[in-house]
Amino acid sequence: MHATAQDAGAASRLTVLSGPSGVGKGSVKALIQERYPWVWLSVSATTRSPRPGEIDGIDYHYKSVPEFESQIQRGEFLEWAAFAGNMYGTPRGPVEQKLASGLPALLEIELQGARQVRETMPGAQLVFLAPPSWDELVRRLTGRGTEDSAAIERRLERAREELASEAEFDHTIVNVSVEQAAAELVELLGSPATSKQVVEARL
Ligand SMILES: Nc1ncnc2c1ncn2[C@@H]1O[C@H](COP(=O)(O)OP(=O)(O)OP(=O)(O)O)[C@@H](O)[C@H]1O
Ligand SMILES: Nc1nc2c(ncn2[C@@H]2O[C@H](COP(=O)(O)O)[C@@H](O)[C@H]2O)c(=O)[nH]1
Repeated sequence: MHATAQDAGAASRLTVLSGPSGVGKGSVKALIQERYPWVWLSVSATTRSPRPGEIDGIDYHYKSVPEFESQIQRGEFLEWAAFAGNMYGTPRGPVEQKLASGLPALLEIELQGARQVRETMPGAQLVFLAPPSWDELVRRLTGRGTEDSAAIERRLERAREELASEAEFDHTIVNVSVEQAAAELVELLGSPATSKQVVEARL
């Protein structure tokens, strides 16, 4: 007998992954996408320009500032925030649909957004991804090579605030290796067995 979406109710909790810029949130998310396909990952909107290799609709929905502001006015974001000179927001509709369907949903967002989710969806679990050390965080952010030195400075300034907020989160995962951090996060997302059955039941 196939499991139904209702059977997976316990696995349908919203999970928020947050942590300082450069800690490895995107890397952990990418590995989860590859290895744990039953986990649904929200695609955010942003006014930031695409980095080389990033694809509209997959990495982000890339928006102009007026487009993003109209979406705010229409109440289309579950949460949104300004971060290091750009705006980022989680489209509300897809998250609500996914939670209703009983599959685990994951948002990768910064601190202001995580705080908004805590207010509006108290049942969500908040997970903080921490670096092994400050020096390693700086190495990862600079080593990525995607920002100029002014942007790196802005992100490191925000990183101090983000690191100081760790106690607000329900769980901390230290990103020593991407594999270990992804496996720990998937454990927190809910029962993969049940969720996989739900996916299979729909095929
Ligand atoms: N466990 C790890 N060990 C070594 N390097 C890592 C690890 N995790 C991620 N990295 C590297 O650190 C850099 C930053 O990672 P990533 O882009 O995933 O961070 P992020 O938290 O998503 O950053 P941002 O919030 O700025 O988007 C990348 O070059 C990535 O390859
Ligand atoms: N509040 C939100 N923050 C978001 C969202 N999508 C991504 N982010 C966070 O922004 C920073 C910078 O991202 P980058 O891709 O420019 O490096 C990072 O902390 C992301 O987690 C969102 O929808 N809302």
